[in-house]
Amino acid sequence: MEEYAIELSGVMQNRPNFKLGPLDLQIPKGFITAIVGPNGCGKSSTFGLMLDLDKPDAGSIEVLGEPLAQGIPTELKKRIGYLPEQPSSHEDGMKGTEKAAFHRFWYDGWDVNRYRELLRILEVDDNQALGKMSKGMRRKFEFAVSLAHAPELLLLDEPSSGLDPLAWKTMIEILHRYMDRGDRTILMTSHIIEEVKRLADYIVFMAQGRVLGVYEKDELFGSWFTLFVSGEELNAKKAAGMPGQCGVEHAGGTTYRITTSRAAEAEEWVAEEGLTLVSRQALELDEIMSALLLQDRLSNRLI
Ligand SMILES: Nc1ncnc2c1ncn2[C@@H]1O[C@H](COP(=O)(O)OP(=O)(O)OP(=O)(O)O)[C@@H](O)[C@H]1O
Repeated sequence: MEEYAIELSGVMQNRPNFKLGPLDLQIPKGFITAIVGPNGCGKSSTFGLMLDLDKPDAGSIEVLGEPLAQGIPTELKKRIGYLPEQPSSHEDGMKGTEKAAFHRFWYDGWDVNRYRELLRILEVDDNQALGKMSKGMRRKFEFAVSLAHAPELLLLDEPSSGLDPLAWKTMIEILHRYMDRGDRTILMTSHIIEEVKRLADYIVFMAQGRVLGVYEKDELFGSWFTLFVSGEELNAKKAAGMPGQCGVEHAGGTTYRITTSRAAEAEEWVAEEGLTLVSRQALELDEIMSALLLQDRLSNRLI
């Protein structure tokens, strides 16, 4: 069994106002990976390339071990579920039952019991025109449809967009259960910190069409900290020497607030330098993203 569900090598796409890539990215099989990044950084465009909805200008893409160079084979499509960020408006006049019938015909793995169960749990009535459903109702319906053929790979673009908190919780439970078997993969995009924390095993940070880094979630949250450090000898210059340092602020008296991406080494450094660790605060995902963006801008300026 191949190790990665998706592999991008040197993938580039040039649009008049946007340059995507080069992207070198491997999405591990059997896990949930979340792509996070500011609006317009290229998350949905990357999904489009992975699904062959759009072609790259350079590079190669493999999905579930199959190259997409000659387009996406039908058999491969059947192994994938996709929830786009926006529903297709040309389906607005279609009833939910009609869309489900189409999927049942097309996807060999379509499981009508599973589909009905998903609708029941999500409290969706599929006997209405898709364009008449409320935004959240439509989202829940499309979500159920993307899952009902039990795909090996599920691509979810902003899955919780428009969902109320209760529906959001239900969606998280469904996705956790879907992953229970261990051989399925989810790649999702998200702006919701809590969603990424609850769901993702791996986090991909993207900015301006590039990947800033791929991190294992627990490792990420275990290594980014703000440390409050004090010492008679401590000054801004010395504080800047902390391993993984990415921000120093004077916090009054002899105390400095230092942010680090390598907390374990940083704490060793504090002890070796004879300083006192007053307190430590884990960084939130958005704070880590801001620090990575700042580092990226600084390193680009230096090139
Ligand atoms: N069909 C298209 N033709 C030309 N440019 C496009 C097209 N789709 C997207 N873009 C541009 O590509 C860039 C990346 O857009 P994309 O939708 O991939 O970002 P995103 O990270 O998914 O954003 P968001 O978080 O807002 O959903 C943007 O500058 C956007 O304007």
